Amino acid sequence: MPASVRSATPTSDTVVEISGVLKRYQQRQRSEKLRDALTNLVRPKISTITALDGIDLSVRRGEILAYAGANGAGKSTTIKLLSGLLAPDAGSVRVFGMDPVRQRVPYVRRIGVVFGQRTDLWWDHPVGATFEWKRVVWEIPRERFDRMLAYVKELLGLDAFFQTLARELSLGQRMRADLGLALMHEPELLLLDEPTLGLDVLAKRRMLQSILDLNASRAMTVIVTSHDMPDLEQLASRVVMLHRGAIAFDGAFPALRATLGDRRRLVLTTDAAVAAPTLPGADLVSSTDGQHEYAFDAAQVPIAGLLAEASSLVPVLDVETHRDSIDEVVADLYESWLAR
Ligand SMILES: Nc1ncnc2c1ncn2[C@@H]1O[C@H](COP(=O)(O)OP(=O)(O)OP(=O)(O)O)[C@@H](O)[C@H]1O
Repeated sequence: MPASVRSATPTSDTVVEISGVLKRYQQRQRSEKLRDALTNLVRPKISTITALDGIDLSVRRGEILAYAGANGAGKSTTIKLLSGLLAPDAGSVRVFGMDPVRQRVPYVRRIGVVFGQRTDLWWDHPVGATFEWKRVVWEIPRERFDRMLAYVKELLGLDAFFQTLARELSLGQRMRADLGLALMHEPELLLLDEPTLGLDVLAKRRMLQSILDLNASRAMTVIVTSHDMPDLEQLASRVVMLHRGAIAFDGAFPALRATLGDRRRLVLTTDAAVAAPTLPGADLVSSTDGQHEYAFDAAQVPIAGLLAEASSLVPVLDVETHRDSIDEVVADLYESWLAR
């Protein structure tokens, strides 16, 4: 188990309290062979998938929590439990002290949910029509609605496409409109499942900035899932990593980076004809046309020693070092967990 920092201890400031949560799904296995078609129908093979295997997690008011993990790790299942769309098979989920399934009606008034892969907008209607629908169905008082509409239009730049049909929006515009819609009833907790999926760099920056603004100006608690680790690192100081339905890491990003050591890259430039020197404690990653890249752990191998060694072996023309990107760190972590 990699080094981990435990989650916040429950206090009156705790918004989300998940304890011992187990969630299983039944999956129907179908043979693709034609001769098995009848057996598939009459006696389908069912296998049980454990999506969440005893999760304990608490989140404090005003915190932004990054929730990450490889495909199938259980992120969306957690968001669905927190949204009240699913009930756990064992353990308990409490948000604001409420049971999201049993107290669903009052509960959903206090949360906002955005699934990056789904939209709540009416597909064949202008964006504004879904906002108006929400005002009526959610019985949002007119004064509050107008105030929030002005706020979300400004925050997310919705004016430019508020009268456009939802189906004619770009992905980035659609995401902004969906987030705006989720904010109209002034939720205290925002659950975002892959909110930057498929967004270009500018749309992504705008989305991230809006989430940060919401958190800073309204002390909104945010739980956000993504595969985009640089996005998560920009948003959150705390990250929870799931692996096969269990929490494999819960702590700060610098601690996550440090779990596999202080991983760095060293790029030596030499004359093109010079072969890559062997440097003890550093692994040669690539070597082309006099550019030799090594991976090393700066916590184990002092960089000054590596440079001195390299210079004593070959004439070095230039040197560059950088930290592994958060994506590289996380890919290596996933590999180390899979190898356990
Ligand atoms: N409705 C469902 N029926 C059956 N199995 C499901 C269902 N939803 C999820 N699962 C299974 O539960 C496990 C966790 O899925 P989940 O969607 O929570 O993962 P995730 O971390 O969000 O993955 P991804 O990053 O790919 O979206 C997976 O093995 C998945 O196949």
